[in-house]
Amino acid sequence: MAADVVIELKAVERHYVQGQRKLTILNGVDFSLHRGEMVALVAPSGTGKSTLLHTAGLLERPDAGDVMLAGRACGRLSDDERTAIRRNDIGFVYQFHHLLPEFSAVENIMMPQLVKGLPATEARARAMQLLDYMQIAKRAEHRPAELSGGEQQRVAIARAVANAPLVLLADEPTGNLDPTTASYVFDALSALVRQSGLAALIATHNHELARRMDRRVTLSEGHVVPL
Ligand SMILES: Nc1ncnc2c1ncn2[C@@H]1O[C@H](COP(=O)(O)OP(=O)(O)OP(=O)(O)O)[C@@H](O)[C@H]1O
Repeated sequence: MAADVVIELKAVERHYVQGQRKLTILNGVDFSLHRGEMVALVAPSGTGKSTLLHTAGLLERPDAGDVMLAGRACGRLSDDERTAIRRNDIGFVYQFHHLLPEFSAVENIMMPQLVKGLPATEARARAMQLLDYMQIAKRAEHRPAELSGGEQQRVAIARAVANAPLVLLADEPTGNLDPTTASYVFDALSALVRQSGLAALIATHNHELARRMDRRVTLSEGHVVPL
């Protein structure tokens, strides 16, 4: 395995059973993501983008094959071990921000750090640094309902990287934003990826944003192939 491969899917299969039918969604996916790289996952609805992201992010177990994170095989680890890896090494961003409504922006970004066991002062300092980086430090004390859609997504991105993960997995992170805001949020996201050396796999229907990433892949007959 190349030294800078952060996450590698090896012959990953994922099937769902619906009544009498077996649906094959991932049919032997081989795919690697490298440090500092942003890859767009562009594929029609229902082809398995979320399934791929959930499997890569250890939210779902593959039915066959394995997911290697920094060279470590994760398929046979216990649920607790997988949860610990998810908490420390994997960041998720979804189409809808899923911020905790009763907490402020800065508190939302502190939360994963506190769960990891960091002292509150350290967690707050890191959260403020990230808010500053995302150019929304002035909104630190606002609750999600008091933020615009673009601001909410920037907080969600900051939260996803709060524990300095190895990988960022994003499922339509700009999907509910207007084109100008989407572009602005994407700029902030890509600056963060470049600056931190993260690896990012980003599912998007936005071809303009996909063009701005390092590579584009799609899902075809259960395989990840270049687009
Ligand atoms: N738990 C499940 N049980 C049965 N079928 C499922 C399950 N989860 C997903 N599927 C099916 O697997 C296929 C892939 O779903 P997935 O959500 O990964 O697609 P997607 O490419 O992310 O779609 P979209 O762009 O619409 O979000 C779909 O046909 C879906 O109906």
